[in-house]
Amino acid sequence: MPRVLKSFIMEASGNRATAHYLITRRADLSLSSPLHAPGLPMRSLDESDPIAVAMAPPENESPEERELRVQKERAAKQVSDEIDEQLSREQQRVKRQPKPVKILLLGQSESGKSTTLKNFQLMHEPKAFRAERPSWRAIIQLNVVRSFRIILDALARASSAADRPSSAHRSHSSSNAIRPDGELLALRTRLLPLLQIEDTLERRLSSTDDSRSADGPANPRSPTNPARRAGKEVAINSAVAWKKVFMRDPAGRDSVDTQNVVDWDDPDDPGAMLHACSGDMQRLWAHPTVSAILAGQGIRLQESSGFFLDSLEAVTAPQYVPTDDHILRARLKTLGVSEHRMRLSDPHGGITREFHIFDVGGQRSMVRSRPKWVPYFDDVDSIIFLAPISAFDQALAEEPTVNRLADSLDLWTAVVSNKLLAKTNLILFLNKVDILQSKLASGIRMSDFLPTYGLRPNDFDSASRYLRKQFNAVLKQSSPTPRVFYCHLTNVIDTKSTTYVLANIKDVLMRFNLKESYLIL
Ligand SMILES: Nc1nc2c(ncn2[C@@H]2O[C@H](COP(=O)(O)OP(=O)(O)OP(=O)(O)O)[C@@H](O)[C@H]2O)c(=O)[nH]1
Ligand SMILES: [Mg+2]
Repeated sequence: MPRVLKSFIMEASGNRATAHYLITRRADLSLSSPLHAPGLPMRSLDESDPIAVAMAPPENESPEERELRVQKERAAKQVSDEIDEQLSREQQRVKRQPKPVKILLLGQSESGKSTTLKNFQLMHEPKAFRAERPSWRAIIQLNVVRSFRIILDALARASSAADRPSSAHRSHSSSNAIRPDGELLALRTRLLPLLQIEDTLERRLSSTDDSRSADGPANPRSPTNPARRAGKEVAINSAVAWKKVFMRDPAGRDSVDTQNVVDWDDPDDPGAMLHACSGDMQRLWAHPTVSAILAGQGIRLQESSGFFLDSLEAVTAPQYVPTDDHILRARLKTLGVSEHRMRLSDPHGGITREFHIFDVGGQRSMVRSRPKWVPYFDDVDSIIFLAPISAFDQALAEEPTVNRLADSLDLWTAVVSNKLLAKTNLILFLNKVDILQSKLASGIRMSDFLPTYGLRPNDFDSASRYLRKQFNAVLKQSSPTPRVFYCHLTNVIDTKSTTYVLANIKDVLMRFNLKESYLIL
C-alpha cells in the first residue's frame, strides 16, 4: 500500500520520471538495459504485461537520450527512497505512540476523589470547568439548604426534648435540654419553606435518568418530608447529563462570560427565595443557642461536606455565581464509575498525553465488592488512594459501628495486597489535613479513638507522622511486590497546594509512561 500511495502522490505532484520509476518497480519489471545500472544482467521484456510495454524505453533511443533518462530515473529513485524512509519513520512513530495514562481515584465515600478530579479539570481545562458554574451553583444551593435542614431538625428535637416531663428531661444531657426561645422558633417557622428548594432541586436532578437518592431511586413526586429524608444524600451517576439541566447553553462550554452562564429568568431557580431568606438564615446560623444545641447533639457542621454557612452572604446574593473555591467545596456524592479524558502537556518535553481518570463512587457496596471492579482496572498506571485522616473520630454513614479511619486502612490493605494490582503505582493522599488540624486544636484527642496512638502529643505533626507510618507499614507488609511509598498530606480544596502535588504526579506519570513506551531511555 505505501508504494501505491507513493506512486499516487508523485503522479499528483507531476513527477513523471519518479512515477515511471515507481511503476516499473511495482510491476517488477526487469528491463532490457536502460533502467538498470550498466553491468547488471539483462532480462527480456515481458510482452504480455501492458504496463511493462507502456513503460519500456523508446525504441531507437540515442545514447544521449538514454543518458538523460537514466539521470532522471536516478533522481526519481532518490525521491522515492526518501519517501520510503519518511513512511517508515511515520509507521514507527505511530507504533511508539504512548498509551494513555490511566489513573484511578479510590477511597471511601467523602474522601475527596471527585474534588481531586475537579482540581485536574481546573488545572487543565479551566474554560470547560468554569462553564459548568451554573450546575455547581444549584449543588451549592442544595448543600446550603441541606445544612439548614440539619439545623431545623436539631431545633425541633431540642424543642421537644425540653417539653418532655422532667424525669425524661433529666435523662438527656443538659445541652440537649436547651429550649429554643421564641425568636428562634419564629426564625425556624419562617425558614421552613427552604425545604421546598431541596425538593425542587432534587426533582430537577432526578430528571436525568441516572441521579438517585444515595439510598435508592429518587421519587420526584414525593411530598416534602424532612424526617423521611434525614441522613440521605443526593447522589449522581453521570458527570454530564445532570450538568446539562442547569446549563443555559450546554453546547457553549467555552463561555467565560460569568453573568451569562446562568439563566436568571428560570422560574425554577431558587436564587430569589434564598436571597429573600438570607437575613433570617444568617441570624439563625449566628445565634449562640443554635451552636449550643448543635454541639449538644454532637453535630459539627463546619467539618461536614458541602459547608457554606460561613459564606451565606455570598451564596445567597442576587445573581450569585460560584467561584472556583466554592465549586471545590460543593458536595455531590458519586454513584458508580465515571471516566474523564483530558490531554495534559509536559512543560519540559512539550509532549501532550491523553490522561484517562476514573472516579469511583466510594460507597461501601462499590469498593467492597472488589472482585467485581478490580479486573476492569488492572491496567491502570496509578491509583490515587484518598484516606481522609480527619475522620479518625467518625463512623461510616453506611455502617455506624465502623470507624472511618479503620475503614480507610482496611481498604488500603485490600488494594495494596491485591495481586492483580501488583504493578500499579500507588499514590496515597492523607487528605483533609485542614480538618484534622482544627479538630486536634479544638481538643479532640486522637488516642480516644485510636488507642494505639498512646501518649503521643495530640498535635498535627505527631498525628500525621503516626498515620503515615501506619499506612506505610501496611504497604511494606501486604504488597505482593516491593513498592515505593508515595504519600502526600493533602487538603484538596486548597487549589494552590493541590496543583503543586498533582503537577508533580502528572510529570512523574508522564515520564514513567514515556519510558514504558521507549520514548525516554
Ligand atoms: N475541608 C476539606 N474538605 C474537603 C477536602 N477534600 C474534600 N473535601 C470536601 O469533602 C466533600 C466530599 O468530597 P468528594 O470529593 O465529593 O468525595 P468523594 O470521595 O468523591 O465521595 P463519593 O463520591 O461519595 O465517593 C466535598 O464537599 C469536598 O469539598 C479537604 O481536604 N478538606
Ligand atoms: Mg465522588
